[in-house]
Amino acid sequence: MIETIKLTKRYGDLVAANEITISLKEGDVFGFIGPNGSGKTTTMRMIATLLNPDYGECYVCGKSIYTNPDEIRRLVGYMPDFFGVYDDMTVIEYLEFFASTYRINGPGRRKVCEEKLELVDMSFKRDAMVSQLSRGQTQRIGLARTLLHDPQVLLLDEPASGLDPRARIEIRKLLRRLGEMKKTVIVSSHILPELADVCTRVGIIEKGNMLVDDYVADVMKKAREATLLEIRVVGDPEQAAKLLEQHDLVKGVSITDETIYVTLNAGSEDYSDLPSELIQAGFKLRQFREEEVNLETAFMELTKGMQQ
Ligand SMILES: Nc1ncnc2c1ncn2[C@@H]1O[C@H](COP(=O)(O)OP(=O)(O)OP(=O)(O)O)[C@@H](O)[C@H]1O
Repeated sequence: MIETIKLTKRYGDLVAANEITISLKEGDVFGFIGPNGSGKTTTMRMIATLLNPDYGECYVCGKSIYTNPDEIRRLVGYMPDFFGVYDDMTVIEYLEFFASTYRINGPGRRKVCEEKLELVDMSFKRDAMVSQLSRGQTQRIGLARTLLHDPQVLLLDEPASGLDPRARIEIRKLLRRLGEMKKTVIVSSHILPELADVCTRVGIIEKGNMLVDDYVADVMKKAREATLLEIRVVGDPEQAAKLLEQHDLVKGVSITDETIYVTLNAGSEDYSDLPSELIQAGFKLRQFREEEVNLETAFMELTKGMQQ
């Protein structure tokens, strides 16, 4: 669906995007993560055919940005990080206006607009003035506008920026829904955990360079050197620790505040024998869980020493 090959953009001496290669298929929701000025907008604008690269190629649904820009614009919905506000319009008028720019006309136009309003949960504001919407509601209307021509590919530039936690959750729900609808989505953010649970893939960009591009699960996996288990037993933790220490899967054991921390050898993902062996030895388990690696920890781990 989206295939960029060494996409590069320079501004004088500054390389805003350096040989960016991304390959996304139907239903992929790609979290494009990077700090301010790292090249996210530049890359998305090149994919949307709004900015010419200096080097590289990009295909959207098999069409090249060089030879088929008009077709790509029909296939892509691009939501910029800032869009103009049209103060003297109601929500439905605003959407109808943009629908007409996509040549969606006739009686079907109102229906399309109503459908998109419903998709972003904004039907209740259809007759409100655009100027009277909250920031979160404005973002949602912006997304409805981006979806009007039913694009297969969505490029969403920081849709959650400036939103309160509740509105961020709403945006996340919407992203998940778009993935379920088999759209291909690139969504940018400078906050990594914000996108962790909705993305299938994550790309980390810094100073124009892609540092990481992988499936979320694999990013997590790579980030952890070894699985860490937290175990609490009824009875003497020292005894349980001794037993665990002897197990083939176990690399190290320590005890803090009655909790036994067990580090497993690399690659020991199936540790289902451990709880049963403890139980067989007469211990009752109060807790047995794998420590969660969150995406923020993963990010710090993966980008350690990689910055330019
Ligand atoms: N038209 C331009 N002329 C010169 N430099 C530019 C231009 N547009 C972008 N840049 C520079 O290119 C770099 C990448 O910018 P870009 O907007 O792609 O970053 P970003 O990751 O989207 O940042 P943000 O999170 O702040 O939106 C920045 O250093 C920026 O200053």
